[in-house]
Amino acid sequence: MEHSSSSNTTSELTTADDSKATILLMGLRRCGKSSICKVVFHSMQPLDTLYLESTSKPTTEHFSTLIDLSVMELPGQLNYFEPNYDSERLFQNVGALVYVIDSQDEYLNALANLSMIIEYAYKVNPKINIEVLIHKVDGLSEDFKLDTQRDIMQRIGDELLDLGLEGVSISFYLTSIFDHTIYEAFSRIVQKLIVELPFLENMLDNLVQQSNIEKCFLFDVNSKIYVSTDSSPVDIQTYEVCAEFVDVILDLENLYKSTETTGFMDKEMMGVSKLNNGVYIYLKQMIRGLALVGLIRTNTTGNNNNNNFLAVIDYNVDIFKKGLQEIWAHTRLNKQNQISTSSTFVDNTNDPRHNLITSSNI
Ligand SMILES: Nc1nc2c(ncn2[C@@H]2O[C@H](COP(=O)(O)OP(=O)(O)OP(=O)(O)O)[C@@H](O)[C@H]2O)c(=O)[nH]1
Repeated sequence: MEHSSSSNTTSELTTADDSKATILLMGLRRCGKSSICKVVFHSMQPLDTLYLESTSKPTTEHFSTLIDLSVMELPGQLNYFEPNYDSERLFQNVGALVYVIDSQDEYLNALANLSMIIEYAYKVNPKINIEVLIHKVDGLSEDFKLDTQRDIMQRIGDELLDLGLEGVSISFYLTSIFDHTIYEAFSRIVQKLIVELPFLENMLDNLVQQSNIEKCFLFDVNSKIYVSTDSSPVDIQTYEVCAEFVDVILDLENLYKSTETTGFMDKEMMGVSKLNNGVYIYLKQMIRGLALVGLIRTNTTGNNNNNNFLAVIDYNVDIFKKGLQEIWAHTRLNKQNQISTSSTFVDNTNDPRHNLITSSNI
């Protein structure tokens, strides 16, 4: 994921780049917005966020992964409903509104603020995804976490009912920067903005079935956000193992990088390792800063068989990569032509998925 940051003035705030999917990050002061940005998108160590200064101006991070994305952080102390903010334009152009609630603090004010924002945002943009992060849950016991979530959901639900807003879809996530929950939440938020997600998921399902892969993720290697996974349920421990493997391979890559190369994009990154429980973990670099990571359970013994199953997986993963390249090419074309992406891939007679081979073929 390539990224850059900028600090917006009031006028820039209202002229956000329409060509990018925008995520608005909002919440009261000190709820943890900047920490989330720094940890997820700049790999800052969670403990270092203790010393972050309060943000006084809106700031935007630009990210390029399978889609171009902007994350705009709005400081808690600003009132966006003042006449000098064009809040209508602001909410009209965003894909997702992420509202952060500090669960370790008294949150009634935050809920009142959130209801006011939802009422306004939903009016100007009924398609907006409302995502609520019940944040800093590392300080709460397991029971108290669930009680807090229940209480917040109940209060927001009642508030929206009073406002006559019954159709709003809101998702809630329990998050902390001290574990993988914040990455998991952002993965799900970003995935909702990827129009091609059903195609990706379908391709991953095909790959998993044909190659005896137990679970696989398409990771953005820099942020550890997964932009897609196969349709089997995600278990957070599996995610953690795969995300950590990305770090291990990146570290090895940096360690042995030749001095002439300028970054990991220069040659294809890949790695396979056998875990203690006998499961293989496999990683291969894809396009645009993405890497495919999969867990493979195999009952084969002996080197020869191992080589066979890896050969099948390599072959199928290369075909998956070609499919990904096609999706990316179509996405760019569609952007240029302003055509709806949804109908583009349906009638693809040259679909590389048809060439996948099954493990039993070898
Ligand atoms: N325990 C815990 N503390 C967190 C977490 N996330 C952020 N914090 C702490 O919360 C404090 C405030 O974080 P910031 O990121 O500065 O909050 P902000 O919302 O950007 O604040 P403003 O810029 O004032 O709007 C910092 O001391 C962080 O270390 C978390 O998940 N758990």
